[in-house]
Amino acid sequence: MGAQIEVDHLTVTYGDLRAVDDVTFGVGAGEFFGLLGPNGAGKTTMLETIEGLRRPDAGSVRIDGYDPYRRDPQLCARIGVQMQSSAFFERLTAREQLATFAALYGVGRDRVDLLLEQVGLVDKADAPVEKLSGGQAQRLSIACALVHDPQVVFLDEPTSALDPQARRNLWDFLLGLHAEGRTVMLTTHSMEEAEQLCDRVAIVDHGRLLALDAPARLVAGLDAPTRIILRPDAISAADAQALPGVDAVQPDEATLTLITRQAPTVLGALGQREALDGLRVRGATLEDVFLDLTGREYRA
Ligand SMILES: Nc1ncnc2c1ncn2[C@@H]1O[C@H](COP(=O)(O)OP(=O)(O)OP(=O)(O)O)[C@@H](O)[C@H]1O
Repeated sequence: MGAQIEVDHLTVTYGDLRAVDDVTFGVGAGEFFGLLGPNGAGKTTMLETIEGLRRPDAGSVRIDGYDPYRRDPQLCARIGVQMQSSAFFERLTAREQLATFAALYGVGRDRVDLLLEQVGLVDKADAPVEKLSGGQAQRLSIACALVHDPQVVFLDEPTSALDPQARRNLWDFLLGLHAEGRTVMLTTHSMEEAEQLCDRVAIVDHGRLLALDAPARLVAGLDAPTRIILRPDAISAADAQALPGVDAVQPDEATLTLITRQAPTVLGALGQREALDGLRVRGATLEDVFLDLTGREYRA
């Protein structure tokens, strides 16, 4: 069976700018898929075109075989799109906002209360949307996207305005959507979010796809060295450099970092010197993959 979402040589331009530049990939039914990239990479443009809000300048998008730009009612019933919270109906309460969406989709009001509970907004149900915090508004917009129980859910930076606790709660909620068998596609700046949530991640910059794979495979493919971080006084830099397996030593005021591709050997040697106290070991992360691909500092 083919992919549920098929993006084929997609190009979207704003004048001379190719915001999406000849991008091809597929997303399987039930997959949790992330578009990861810095500001201006083209994630939102890509997502909006896949959702059917923008027309491709070249190439095509299909969801379940439908062209989303044509807004076929059959397809609209199957996809949920998180809108920007600035697009709420004015002066409605959170509950009224959700109930309005439910009415538009012909969905019963019982689902409104269920969703308010699921996104943790029961306490704010009677607050006007203008009085919601950024994070609360973000959660309400996600609830609106889910009101008709769509099989495919699109989210644009769903956790960008959330504090760490609300963010974790929302991650659990999104993982729950995935566990129910839904396809979820989101954009994010956050490496951590991509690693925690996504089955596969597309790393995007300058409108192009730089890499696409499971986060763990992207990291493994990097073949990056391990960093062993010691207290500055654990061992002298010269002794550290002489240990078997150490490729480089980076001293600074707070730490002494040993860079190695033979971590067990180095750890053994440090153990013999009783220099393990307070040690931390850091392998490669998605951030290292990103920096390796883009060759520049990440602009979160
Ligand atoms: N309506 C528009 N008209 C002209 N240029 C645009 C428009 N929208 C976006 N752009 C430009 O297209 C490029 C891609 O923008 P886009 O919003 O898709 O990136 P993004 O990865 O979602 O960024 P962010 O993480 O900041 O939201 C940027 O250079 C941006 O300035």
